[in-house]
Amino acid sequence: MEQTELLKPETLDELIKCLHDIFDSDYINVEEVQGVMESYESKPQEWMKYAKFDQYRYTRNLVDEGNGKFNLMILCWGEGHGSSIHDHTDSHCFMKLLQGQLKETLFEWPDCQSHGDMVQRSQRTLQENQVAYINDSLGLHRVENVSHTESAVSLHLYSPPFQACQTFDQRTGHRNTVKMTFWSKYGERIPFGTTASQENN
Ligand SMILES: N[C@@H](CS(=O)O)C(=O)O
Ligand SMILES: [Fe+2]
Repeated sequence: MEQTELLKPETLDELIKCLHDIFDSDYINVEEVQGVMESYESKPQEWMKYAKFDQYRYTRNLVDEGNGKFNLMILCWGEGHGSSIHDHTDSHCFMKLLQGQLKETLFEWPDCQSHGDMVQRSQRTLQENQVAYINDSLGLHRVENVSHTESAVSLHLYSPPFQACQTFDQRTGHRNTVKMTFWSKYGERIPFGTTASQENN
């Protein structure tokens, strides 16, 4: 048994160290990653410096580049903020709630013949410390902070890292490729004008 399976990371730094160990190997055990991420109990003082909000939309804040194997980032969701329906560019996607709640809605991939509304498969509300997993073979999703009074913060791990994804129009299934950008890196705001696009998903 791998040593990492037995460890409960007590801090965000310990969690990052565990993740580096796990992703050193070329074979990724989804349950192991999910378990380690879930066993870390969110402590706001440890991730506060990454949690930078925007008034208008959710932000993506890079925490760690995982030796090129993964990107770990903190997403900040103001009241009512949500993502569009999107894919994950053939990567693993783990999403842990650090604060608040997020609603995740799963959709089926639209096929070439389909017209009209996209098919909704399921919906759930993710609670603090819970870890969700998705990849393209499981479908598409939209994530929303539906609260009018509470913000939400989530920790996302993508492996391998990716810089663009496809977004989908719920009414037609039509897709667009969008470039994904960071609002901050390592706790420092990205200066305006240095990113090619301010687009998110
Ligand atoms: N996958 C999205 C966040 S979420 O809605 O899962 C992103 O990386 O921006
Ligand atoms: Fe996503």
